[in-house]
Amino acid sequence: MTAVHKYYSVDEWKAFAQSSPEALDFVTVSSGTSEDDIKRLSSIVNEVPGISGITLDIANGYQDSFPDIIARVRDAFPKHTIVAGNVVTGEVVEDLIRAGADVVKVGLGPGSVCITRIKTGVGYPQLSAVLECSEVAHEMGGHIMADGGCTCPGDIAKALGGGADFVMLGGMLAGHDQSGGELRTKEDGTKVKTFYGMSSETAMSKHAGQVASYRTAEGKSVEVPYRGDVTDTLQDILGGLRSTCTYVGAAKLAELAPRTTFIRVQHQANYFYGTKH
Ligand SMILES: NC(=O)C1=CN([C@@H]2O[C@H](COP(=O)(O)OP(=O)(O)OC[C@H]3O[C@@H](n4cnc5c(N)ncnc54)[C@H](OP(=O)(O)O)[C@@H]3O)[C@@H](O)[C@H]2O)C=CC1
Ligand SMILES: Nc1nc2c(ncn2[C@@H]2O[C@H](COP(=O)(O)O)[C@@H](O)[C@H]2O)c(=O)[nH]1
Repeated sequence: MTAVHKYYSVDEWKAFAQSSPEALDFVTVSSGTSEDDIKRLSSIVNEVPGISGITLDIANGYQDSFPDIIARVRDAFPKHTIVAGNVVTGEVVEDLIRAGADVVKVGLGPGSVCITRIKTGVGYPQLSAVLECSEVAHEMGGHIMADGGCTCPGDIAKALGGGADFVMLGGMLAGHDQSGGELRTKEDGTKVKTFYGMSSETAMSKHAGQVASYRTAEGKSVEVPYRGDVTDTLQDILGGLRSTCTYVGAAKLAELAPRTTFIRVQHQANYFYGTKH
């Protein structure tokens, strides 16, 4: 599934639906929570009937008005799958599911281009958040999506092993042919693409004109090595997960969490040759 960012217009969505109708089953429309955001979301969902998923994506899912906004979107679109977040604690997972979310997105500050923890001091260890939030969501028949912080296939396995039903990836999918960002060849001949956080100065300049004078950027912009077609990366992830399942004796992904135990370690691998992969 791809959560398409919230800055596409209704016309761009219509053109996309016409050119790639087969993709609609695998995308969600993202939206913020302002009146303008909800108006735009409603127009897109009403005018592109093939869409079945909505992602209500805000930096701070603890905003008091968030449950009411989820309930409003649920009333308007009773059959659509609603993903909502981000939060990191069970109590609020419960509130968001009661309000109408099918999937609660979990993660504050773990992202590869996130600087929220540095700029605000706010955050929560991602695996602890996944363990706590998944337990609450599953007791209520809901689901969670672990969002941010995965750097390798093993991290995805750990998120699923911790109880996540979905894992959202940014950095691991950056730099490919299918990713955003212009391909550039540097003076030394290496090819790179730009990858930026949605709360970075780059994003705010592009989508909001500038960083509002009373705010600060909570994301950064980086150059990532060009990595070609995404198929090989996806295959690497799937191969890793398949092998995880065999190590823990899970016949399918749904069996991963009940068969996983975590042990606190000092190092997760041997980095003698300095490389992670
Ligand atoms: N998972 C994470 O840890 C984080 C993820 N992000 C990602 O970046 C995207 C863009 O982020 P960003 O523009 O910062 O946030 P939002 O998209 O949530 O911002 C929308 C509006 O909400 C208000 N707002 C922003 N941050 C907060 C906050 N912490 N508490 C209360 N209100 C807030 C601001 O309104 P006003 O201008 O009126 O103040 C802002 O204009 C997010 O949608 C998310 O995808 C961003 C930060 C953290
Ligand atoms: N604090 C910020 N978080 C951000 C920003 N842009 C995106 N994000 C979050 O990161 C994940 C992806 O994490 P990754 O480790 O897989 O790269 C994304 O889904 C958002 O929740 C940002 O500018 N600031």
